[in-house]
Amino acid sequence: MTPDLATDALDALDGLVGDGDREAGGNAATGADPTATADGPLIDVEDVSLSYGDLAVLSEVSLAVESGEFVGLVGPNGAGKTTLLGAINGVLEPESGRVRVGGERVADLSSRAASRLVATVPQDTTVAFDFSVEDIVEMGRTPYHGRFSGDPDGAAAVDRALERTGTERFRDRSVASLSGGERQRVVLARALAQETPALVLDEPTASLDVNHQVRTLELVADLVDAEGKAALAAIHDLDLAARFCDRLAVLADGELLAVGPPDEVLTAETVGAAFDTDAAVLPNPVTGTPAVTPLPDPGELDLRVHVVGTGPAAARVVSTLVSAGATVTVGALPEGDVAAETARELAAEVVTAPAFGGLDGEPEAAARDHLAAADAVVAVEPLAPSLRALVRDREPVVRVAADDAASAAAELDGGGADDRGRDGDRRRASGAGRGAERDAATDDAAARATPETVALGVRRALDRPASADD
Ligand SMILES: Nc1ncnc2c1ncn2[C@@H]1O[C@H](COP(=O)(O)OP(=O)(O)OP(=O)(O)O)[C@@H](O)[C@H]1O
Repeated sequence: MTPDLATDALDALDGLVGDGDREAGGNAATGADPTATADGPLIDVEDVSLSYGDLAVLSEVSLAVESGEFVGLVGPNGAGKTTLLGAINGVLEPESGRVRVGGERVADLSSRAASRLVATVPQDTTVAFDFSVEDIVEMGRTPYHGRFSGDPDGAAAVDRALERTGTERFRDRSVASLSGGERQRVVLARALAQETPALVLDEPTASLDVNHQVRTLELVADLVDAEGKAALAAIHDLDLAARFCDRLAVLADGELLAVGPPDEVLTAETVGAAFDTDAAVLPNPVTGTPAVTPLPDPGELDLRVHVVGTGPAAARVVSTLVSAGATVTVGALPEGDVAAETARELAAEVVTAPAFGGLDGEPEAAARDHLAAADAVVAVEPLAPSLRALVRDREPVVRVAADDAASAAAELDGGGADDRGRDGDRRRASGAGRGAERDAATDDAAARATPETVALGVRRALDRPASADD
């Protein structure tokens, strides 16, 4: 590939890798040493504000990324993530504040010098020209092409980058023939070939399948660990960001709301404030890192509902009822049960009792108080004997089968588990005189029987005139 072609292609690729021409008009800092060790963080953003015309996008943002650190930049669409990354790689110049990489002020560097310090994986990986994969990855070496000298390390760097990203088998293919996900990995390879101490990535997993999402973030985390790079990546998937990043920075409306370790930053409160949604944040049972579940807008189920049961099915019922707008109490159930943790996360009141210890004393009394105060009770079957005894006198309004939710779970109560069934439901529904619409809805609830139908079941059961059960 000729240098001119490379330059054209780089322009096509957002001008994110510098070319020699810009250096010609450069300044004293042009000769920045990419391995320069500087006191302080490798990426250092200080009080940066940036606008597009009248639109203020970043407002006094300060963020530091150390060598050996992988920081995830999370936040809603339009928060200013891409803009902040652009200020770091020198594509955008801040109105005020400073960005230093490796101790060098990026705004003072030529494009070529900046490109030896920061490599970028852009959000848009479309390539205007039809180059081979190898050509694209070689473009990462452009900042090292001297006017009169070659790039002795180039071939090895390209090989290494292709190998690390699992793209060597595409080496001779035209980049235009690759899928979006394959192309994204090639663009990551180009950034790796650039061999910079800092790496900024704009949604590097956006078009990757789940396997490659994990592999890509693993690779970035490994590079950061093994080579002491500083990486900052805008990532939309909060769970993945929490899993692979050392710290997260939450950007909303151009301001950093929180910066810190994922389990400190990803709280329901911060997620709620940044994304304007209610969310449950619980530890992922496999990785232990925070898992964020945005909740639907609260409904208007203006009822107090007590849930008896344990495990993930009870957790889903609690979350469904809270989302439906109910005031939820839960218990008794063992401390550490996922339903107890979910309920606490959603601000529902929880009664806990020792596991395997039977139910008596204070927990039993507290659970009975909640049962008595509830407008409706949901029992998540199968219940342990002590819980079965607890609800015996209370006649649960809705029963949900945890083991076979798809076939028979939500039931409008009227006779308990033994006389559940479509016919019974239909008979009761018809008796309520609600007509065909109600019949269809009831059949639907019995057939789908997901936890989402529980709220519907509670509503209907309480709404049902007495004659409907007769
Ligand atoms: N070149 C531009 N000219 C004018 N406005 C722009 C320009 N680029 C971005 N914006 C606006 O600046 C704001 C921040 O955009 P930015 O792309 O930085 O957000 P983001 O957090 O990366 O969003 P997303 O998650 O959707 O990629 C948005 O309101 C966007 O419309």
